Amino acid sequence: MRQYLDLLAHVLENGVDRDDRTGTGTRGVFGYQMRFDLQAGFPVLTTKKLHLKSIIHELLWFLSGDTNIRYLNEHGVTIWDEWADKNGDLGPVYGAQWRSWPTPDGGHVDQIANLLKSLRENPHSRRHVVTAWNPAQVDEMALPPCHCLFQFHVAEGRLSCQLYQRSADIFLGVPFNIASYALLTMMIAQVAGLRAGDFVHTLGDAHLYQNHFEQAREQLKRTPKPLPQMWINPEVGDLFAFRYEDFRLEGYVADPTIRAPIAV
Ligand SMILES: Nc1nc(=O)c2c([nH]1)NC[C@@H]1CN(c3ccc(C(=O)N[C@@H](CCC(=O)O)C(=O)O)cc3)CN21
Ligand SMILES: O=c1ccn([C@H]2C[C@H](O)[C@@H](COP(=O)(O)O)O2)c(=O)[nH]1
Repeated sequence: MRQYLDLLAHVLENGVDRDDRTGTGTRGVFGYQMRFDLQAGFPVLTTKKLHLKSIIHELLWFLSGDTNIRYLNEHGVTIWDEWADKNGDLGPVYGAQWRSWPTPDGGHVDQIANLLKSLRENPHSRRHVVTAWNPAQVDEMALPPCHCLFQFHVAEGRLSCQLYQRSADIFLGVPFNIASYALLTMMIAQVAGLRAGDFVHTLGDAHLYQNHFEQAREQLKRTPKPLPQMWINPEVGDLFAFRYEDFRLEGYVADPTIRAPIAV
């Protein structure tokens, strides 16, 4: 994951210090791109152990269309707790926009089902886009979507995905976001009968929080190890039928976790 370490170093060296919504303070750049070849191993950090369980459950939760943290908490995942209301609701965040974007006539658009259909029927289309940024509902969301638009691309039987992330917490959020979209791309490739290609990650406001600098420098002292492989149960042919047990990260050897406070 040299790409990620290069991002850390680039922002520490060239970023501009600014205050931010959370009152923490950040150092950041605007506009940055990374590319991960999904055939070269699963892009998960090896210079700090990541909690894959949170990432897999969060992705299955998005895909199910759920926007209440109950499912996450029942599976030991607490990453969305700080943003939920007393009933566990987050408002119409990712799951709602992906699976049931409301239309003016009272109907709903299932963007993921439409995407699967368009990948099968017209793989070379340039319109394989899913967006969570619904301007009519942003104010009702606990947090406006950070990973807000993604597009798929098919060439020579390979499925690639590019994500536009408007705001990127480089130390805590970005490692999760990379692994999550890499996995989503592999899952969609499997059910669409394609091989996984590249994951292209485009960042808008890419920032390191001031209270993550020390942790970032600590991570930069570490040497990346070979990437693990993600095993996905080959029997699953329906994107909405995947369960946690259908994924196994094989050969994941990583340095110890580095604790860092989350900015709320
Ligand atoms: N400031 C901020 N950064 C984010 O990345 C972020 C938000 N807010 N708000 C919404 C979600 C929640 N996300 C989170 C929240 C917590 C962790 C976190 O604490 N990660 C720990 C491990 C926690 C665990 O898996 O239980 C880590 O060391 O990676 C990561 C992503 C990503 N998003
Ligand atoms: O998947 C995610 C979700 C959130 N983030 C980060 C990016 C920012 O640090 C905060 C959101 O604050 P805004 O003021 O709304 O930009 O959460 C992330 O990196 N990845």
